[in-house]
Amino acid sequence: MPQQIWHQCLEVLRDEFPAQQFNTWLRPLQPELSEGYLVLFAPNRFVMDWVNQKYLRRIEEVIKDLEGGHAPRVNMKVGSASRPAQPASEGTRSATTEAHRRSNGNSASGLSPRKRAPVPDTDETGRVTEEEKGVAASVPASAGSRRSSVQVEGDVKHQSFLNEGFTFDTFVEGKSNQLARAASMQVAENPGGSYNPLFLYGGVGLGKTHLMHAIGNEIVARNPNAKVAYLRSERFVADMVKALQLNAISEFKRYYRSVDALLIDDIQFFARKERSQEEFFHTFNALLEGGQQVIVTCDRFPKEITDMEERLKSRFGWGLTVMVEPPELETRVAILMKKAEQANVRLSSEAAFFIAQKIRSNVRELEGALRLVIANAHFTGSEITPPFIRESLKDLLALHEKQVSMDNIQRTVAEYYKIKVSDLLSKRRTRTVTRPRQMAMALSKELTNHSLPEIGDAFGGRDHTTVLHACKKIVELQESDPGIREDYQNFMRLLTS
Ligand SMILES: Nc1ncnc2c1ncn2[C@@H]1O[C@H](COP(=O)(O)OP(=O)(O)OP(=O)(O)O)[C@@H](O)[C@H]1O
Repeated sequence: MPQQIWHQCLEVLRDEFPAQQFNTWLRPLQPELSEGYLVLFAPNRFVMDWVNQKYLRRIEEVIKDLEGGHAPRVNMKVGSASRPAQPASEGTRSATTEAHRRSNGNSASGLSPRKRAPVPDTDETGRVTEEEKGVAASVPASAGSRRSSVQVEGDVKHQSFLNEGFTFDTFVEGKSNQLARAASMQVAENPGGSYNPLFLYGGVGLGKTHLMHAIGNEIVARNPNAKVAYLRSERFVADMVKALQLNAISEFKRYYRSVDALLIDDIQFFARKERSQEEFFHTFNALLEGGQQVIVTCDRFPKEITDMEERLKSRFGWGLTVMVEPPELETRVAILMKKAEQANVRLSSEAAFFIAQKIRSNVRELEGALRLVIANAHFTGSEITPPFIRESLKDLLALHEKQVSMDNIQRTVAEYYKIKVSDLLSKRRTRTVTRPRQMAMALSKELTNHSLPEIGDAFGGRDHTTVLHACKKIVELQESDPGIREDYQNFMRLLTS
């Protein structure tokens, strides 16, 4: 069975590559056995070429190790496996897959010609859950924005907002977001044609929304007639519930299927909202079939979203899935310099470095800290120096010091050992990752009030016995290894002073 072989192979590869590489390039591949070959379907040509160049040899080796003399040769194609468990020929691929395939990588730059997809039949009276009704009641009729295009159809208002300040120019590139930025740029240059859908995921305040708006703004800059709809997923839910209540679901469908690009932020809020998921699924298919672009952000990898339909999660993997990671120190400094420049404030690199060292959680918090420092400097007419910053951020830093979070511990440990936070959470068992992971777990036990199972959960869903083992190991190592003892003391100082 291709799934079985591929699943085993993935388990091996997961330990060998950093989580971001694994999730971006290997996890979206779909296996199929065809004429003695294990065909791996990549969602687009870019992924196929990359996997061919970088991973195919290793994939073949692993398959050989697993299957011995019976190992099939591996071949790569663009598309998706026709039916997960059965080998199938080209001809059995679904119409949707064919359309998707045609829309991938084939269109010329610019917007694809509008091919309005037929509105699939959905259950117009489908049940709306209590949660969905709750969202409809709580989402205000209009959110703040700089530019809006409000369409009134029947009695339902559809709003799309783009923040004009969120552009590629104002987005600072660093190692942590390089791939996400490059993919976003390509989508903006060739909407509906390069990666569709584009799925951006990562922790809070790391720039996913910024990138999404940057794509929307760029599409509109290149084609002022382009219809770009940006909305948070709650707005989609609220609009849908309202449309159902007003008997205007056909207008709702027509509106969302008429856009050139649909940008949905924080898709994780669709969890448990079954009717919305269904509606979105159909909208999603119609847009992909029409060659229109879909961009989605989420706080986690698609397969890890709970309470979401499998078929929807699997659709997310059709295009390109890219992670945005927490920025490393240099990028945090560059972001601060850029934000200061935008605010017309002179910030020395020494001052930027000082703030970046203190605030490591996410870019939103970094921005907040800078705003506070700038406001204080304006108010008092002072120069922005490290002592002035320390004084301005006194309360914020005190709060940080009191609340050592696991997030903070993971970032600090990853930065110290020059690995990625995602490595700490991954299943990789190489020494370079295992020891830092044990250190981070032991520090979490020492410095937070979280229980062993909670700590295990926060480290990629590990068992509490693994955490206990890590704590014992670090105590032992502090006795026997002066290097580890020094590391531990450094962490205690970094995290608590
Ligand atoms: N690389 C970057 N360069 C410049 N600004 C950035 C960068 N990354 C994030 N920001 C800024 O940080 C703030 C938070 O970013 P954003 O809202 O895009 O985060 P997010 O990942 O969507 O978070 P959430 O999941 O909470 O919605 C924004 O003001 C954004 O401009």
